[in-house]
Amino acid sequence: MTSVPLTTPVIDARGLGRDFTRVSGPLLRRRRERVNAVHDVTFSVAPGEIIGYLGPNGAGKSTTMKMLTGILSPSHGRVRVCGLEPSRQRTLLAGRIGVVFGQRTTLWWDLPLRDSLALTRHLYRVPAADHAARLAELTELLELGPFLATPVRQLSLGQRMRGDLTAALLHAPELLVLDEPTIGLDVVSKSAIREFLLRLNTEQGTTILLTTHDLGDVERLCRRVVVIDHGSLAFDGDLARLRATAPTPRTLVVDLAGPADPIEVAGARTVRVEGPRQWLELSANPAEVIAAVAGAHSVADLTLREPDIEDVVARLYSSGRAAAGAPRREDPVSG
Ligand SMILES: Nc1ncnc2c1ncn2[C@@H]1O[C@H](COP(=O)(O)OP(=O)(O)OP(=O)(O)O)[C@@H](O)[C@H]1O
Repeated sequence: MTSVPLTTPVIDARGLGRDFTRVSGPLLRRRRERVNAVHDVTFSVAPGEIIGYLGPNGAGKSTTMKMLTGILSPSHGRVRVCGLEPSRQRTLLAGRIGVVFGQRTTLWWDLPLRDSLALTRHLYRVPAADHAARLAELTELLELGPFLATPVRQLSLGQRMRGDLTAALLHAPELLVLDEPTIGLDVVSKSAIREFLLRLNTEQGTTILLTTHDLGDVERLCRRVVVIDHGSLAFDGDLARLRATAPTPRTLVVDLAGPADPIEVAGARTVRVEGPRQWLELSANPAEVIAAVAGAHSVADLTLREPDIEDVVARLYSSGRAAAGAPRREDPVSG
């Protein structure tokens, strides 16, 4: 990851907010309710950073992304992306950023990937020579060669994601915005995408903002995370600091030969029992706990579960910071 120079931010959001009106109830007794999807969010992103924009379901991540990319205009506050006002200068902005939504594709379903990528050139008005050079580079980095001639609808999810990333990067954007880039991918594909994004960031200086529910993405890619919950900023700082603020234990799932009393071993606390299956929250080295459990019980199976980002955010809140109502900021907003 590159060091972060103090310079004009790529993203500068100040007091950003978005309200929606939700209509509910039966036809003749419709009620209108105001939903504060994003509330007073302030953060900035310097060139060359990789930022994880995290939060539980319904926290306001997509709404923020839509404001940053110009799909939605803010109800409150202001935002600048690459120095532009996204909702008013959307076309100009499209030439400066790349956007990938993991659950949707921008590729033409019936066309071979190669043709779909060729059409992208016209959308962004990239000169033919630049396009060819960039496509060759991305084809090599993302190993697209074997399926460039395959219609998009026949690609695996991992291949399609590599195609979508290429489409988003052919015009060499300064900022790449990713919404769940590894969702649904197998371990190998996830790893390939993460390594590619790291190279893109370190070698070309591309700034990356990503939302994800996958803690592996965050750990591999993001030094800094911004956490949003119930529409408000809850944390902005180092991932290591988030973990220290809200330490989240790993869980050992133990399948015993049959139902038993809750397991009692040093370094673990049994938090759930369902028939022969028990969940142990670990406070010590997993190897020691596993040895102790296996020594004292007849074990059919064991699984070690890493905390996911929802667990970490839930801890952040249960540690009382949310109750205090004060967003935690470590890094001053630059710019
Ligand atoms: N067009 C809309 N009309 C009304 N309410 C909306 C609209 N879009 C989003 N919301 C509400 O705003 C809140 C934030 O939604 P948003 O999609 O931004 O969350 P999210 O963090 O992206 O969630 P997820 O991780 O599930 O995608 C939710 O309560 C959602 O129901």
